Formats: sequence, C-alpha cells, structure tokens
Amino acid sequence: MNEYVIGVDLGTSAVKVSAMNKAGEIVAQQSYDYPLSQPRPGYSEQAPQDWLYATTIAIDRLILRDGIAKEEIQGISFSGQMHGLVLLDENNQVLRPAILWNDTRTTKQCQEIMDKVGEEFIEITGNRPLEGFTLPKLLWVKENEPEIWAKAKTFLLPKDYVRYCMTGKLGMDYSDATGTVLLDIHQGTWSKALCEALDVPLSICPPLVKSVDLTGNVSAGYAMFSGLTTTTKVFAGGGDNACGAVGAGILQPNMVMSSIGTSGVVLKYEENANVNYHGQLQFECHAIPDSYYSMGVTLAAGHSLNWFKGTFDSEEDFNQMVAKASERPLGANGLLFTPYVVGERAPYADADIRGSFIGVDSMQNRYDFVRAVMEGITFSFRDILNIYEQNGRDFDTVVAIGGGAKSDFWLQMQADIFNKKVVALTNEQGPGLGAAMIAAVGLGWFDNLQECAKEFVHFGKEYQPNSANVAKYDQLYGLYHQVYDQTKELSHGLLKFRREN
Ligand SMILES: Nc1ncnc2c1ncn2[C@@H]1O[C@H](COP(=O)(O)OP(=O)(O)O)[C@@H](O)[C@H]1O
Ligand SMILES: O=C(CO)[C@@H](O)[C@H](O)COP(=O)(O)O
Repeated sequence: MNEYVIGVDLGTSAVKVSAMNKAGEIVAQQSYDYPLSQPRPGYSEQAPQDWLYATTIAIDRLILRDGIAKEEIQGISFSGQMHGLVLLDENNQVLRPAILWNDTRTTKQCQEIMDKVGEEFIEITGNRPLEGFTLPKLLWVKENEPEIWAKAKTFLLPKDYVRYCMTGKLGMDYSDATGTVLLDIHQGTWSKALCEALDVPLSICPPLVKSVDLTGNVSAGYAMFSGLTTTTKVFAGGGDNACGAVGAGILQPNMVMSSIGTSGVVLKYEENANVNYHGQLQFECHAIPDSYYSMGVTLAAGHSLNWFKGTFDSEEDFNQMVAKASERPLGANGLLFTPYVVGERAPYADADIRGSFIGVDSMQNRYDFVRAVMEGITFSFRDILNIYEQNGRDFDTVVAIGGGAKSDFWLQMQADIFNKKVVALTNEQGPGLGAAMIAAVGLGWFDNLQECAKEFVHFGKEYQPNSANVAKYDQLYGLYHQVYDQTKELSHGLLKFRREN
C-alpha cells in the first residue's frame, strides 16, 4: 500500500491540499476557493464553515480525481492563515464570522492595550499590539458585541477550527499562538498577566500543543461527513509563515524567506527569543520546537495585484498579465505604486494609510500600471529588508515562495530590487509543503523537521541581481521611500471623509 501525508494550506483566497509520499514527492494537489467579505472599510471576514467545506472538498478530490485511497492517507497537518479570530460558544458552535488578519478595525483596542500594559507588552509577547493580531479582535468583540462576548467560551485560529472539526479536539500550536499576542514567549504559556490586565478570561484560550503533536485521529463523525477514515492521524500544524519557512528550508540564520501570497512576508529564522526589533517586526515561535522567527508583513502584496486585475480587467490570467507587464520599461514609464490598499503593517504600522499611484501620465498603458504594482510590492519588501540591515542582520540568500514566485519575471525583479541572490523552490508549495513535512515528522517518518527538509525541500532556479537594473531600482526606491510620508495626511483625510459620509 502507498503511504501519503497531506499538507493543508488554508490561505486567504483558497485552500490548497498537497499529498506527498515518503520520498518528498508531491503526488497530487487540489485547491478550492472561498470568498472574502469586506463589508466596511477596514473589515475583512470569512465564514469558518467555508474553510471546512472547501478543505473537505479539496481532500475528497484527491481521492476521487487523483486516485488516492483514503487508507493511504496516513497523516494530515495544516498551515493556516494567521491571527484570524474564530469564536466558539459552550457547544463549540461558531458565534460570528471570523475576523481576519487583514482586518484593521481595532486601532482603538490596540491603543487601549498600550495604555494599560505599556512597553511590558512587547517584553511579554515579542510584539507591539497591531490591528491584525487576535487579542485586539477579542477586545473589539467584547466592546462592540457584548451579547456575543457573553456566549464566547473558546477562541481558535482558522486552521485550528478545521482541525477541531476533523478530530473533535480543541488546541492551538505555539507558532500560531504567538500571533494572538496573548502568549508569554519566555514562559511558553498563555499570559495570565495580560488576561488579568485586559479582563479577558484565561479559560477562553485553548490548550497549547507543539506543531508536530498528534491532536487526534479523524473522528467517526468527520469520517462519515468526508469519506475519510478514522485511521488517519491529524497533527497540529502551524501558522502559514512558520510552515512556509519550514517548506522553504529556512532553518538557519543566514537565510531569509520572501513570500508573495495575499499578504507579503519577509521572514528570518531566529535561534532564540533574545532578539529585539522593538516591535518594528513581528516575533513568532517557529514550527520547529524551541526556535523562533521574525518577520515584516506587507498587508496587501498579491492582494494588490489581485485587486488591480479584478478591478480593471478580470478576463486575463496572471501569467498573461505579468508577461505583458514584463515588456514595459523598468520603472513603468515613471509610475510608482504604494501597496497600502488595505492599510499597512510593516514598516509602517498604519491602518489608515492607503495606496497611491504617483506619476500617472497619459502615455502610460495598463501594463505600466501592472508593472508599477509589482514594483511597488517589491519595494515594500525592501523597506522590511532595510530594517534587518539597520539591526545588523546579515544574510546572503532569499528563498521566494507564494503565488508571486510562479513568475520568473517577479523573481528576477526581487533579485534586482533586493540586490541579493533569490532562489525558487522546484515546486512552489512552501506552506503546504511545510504542513506535509509536519505530518511526516509527526508520523515518525523522520526524526525532526531538519532531517525531513533534506528529503522534501528542493531548491530550483537561482536569480542573480543584474547590476544595471540594481542601479536603476536603487534610484526609484529612493523616490518610493518618500511616498509614505508625503501621502500620509492625505490618505488619513480621505479615510476620515469616507467614514463620515
Ligand atoms: N502566475 C502568477 N504570476 C505572478 N503572480 C501570481 C501568479 N499567480 C498568482 N499570483 C499572485 O499570487 C497571489 C496568490 O498567492 P497565494 O500564495 O496562492 O495566496 P494565499 O496563500 O494568500 O491564498 C495572487 O493574489 C497573485 O497576486
Ligand atoms: O498576517 C499574516 C502574518 O502575520 C499573514 O501572512 C497571514 O498569515 C495570511 O497569509 P496569506 O493568506 O497571505 O498566506
């Protein structure tokens, strides 16, 4: 009998499931999209049930379309979009739509946290309270929806909810728990001090588990619902960036990952918790036990390109659109774009900033705009790389993952804008691959994730910086970097206008 593990990558736009064998080969992949609801400026929600149905359909397609027998699925694990708040009542029923990582309604609650706890918050959690994180979302529900808050017994993150539905067991792994900013990163426990200071019951926090821990087998109920078998073991998994880093082989400090998914991430492996970026970057537990990572997040990376495509022409696919953009001149005929279309997290923690095109000229065409969007997203990654450099961090290789890494053109652009070697994976499945690796280690196929990486992670093409392009992009970046300060007041004024009218 063949033996497979399944990595479930629960993203913001879709769930992608990958079945892998012991040799680290991807034998089948399926995906299923789900909608995102943005009912008001700054709001971003999804229905947890959609994640469950989509995941189940995608796994069933592996069985029905790809011929994987249910008994061959030895283990399943997860990579999940981080920070999203799923609130459950005493019967573990969902109380309201999940409030996602890119929802920025909680500026007031973030301020309250700083007023009540101050700089000690960063000491305890390794992070500044930002709108995207889970704790401010809990405080928002408490303040704005008291009737729901009164019924709330447990909170989970997106992938934990799907895993709960599969196994009947509640739990959250450390890599995702850091992203709630309720975890004491030094003690490795939920922070009693923060719960007390902010009047959040400690009992609302689920049991903590390690990423590679077995959380249970597929339950009889889920087996009946899905057609899977109760012999399949389900392992905790991790936040998508922790899993992305595992799947991209970011297992030593000289390597950095860049991920262009819905969000954009520049991530660095950290050996211990004694690093301090003063809240400028996020600090998280890794899926690898007793390891950590730091990262800066661009809220709308792929989302900016997706927004542009959907708003100005939905017919073309990404490959066609990007191919035509690659034929436009570097610098898009004098057009700059800042990707702040849903606010920003790094390097500017500013929920009210919005994007801009600067230098619009009647001789530019649609593909200058596409190119400017791609360049602007990549400049925002450079802003984050600058923070690492200013903190004396040294690295030589950037491993690129996410939907954006499907494009050769964008990979070369990253090498040119970062002035670093950029490496792609042979199969761009960073987070899903990381999740499958967690299941493989959980099953005992390998002693640890580092050993598993030797078998499962395959680096592909390398992109070296082109010195002529590096010089031109340096010049443009100098201009890009001024746009935030020069558009901030205008952006804030426009958002205020929208809210008042
Ligand atoms: N062929 C392509 N070339 C360039 N960018 C692409 C391509 N396909 C997808 N993308 C970008 O990748 C994004 C999706 O990335 P993905 O990692 O799948 O997102 P998520 O995990 O957040 O759902 C899209 O929004 C788009 O911007
Ligand atoms: O908020 C963060 C990380 O802090 C995001 O990276 C989310 O985890 C969503 O990821 P994608 O859907 O873009 O993969």
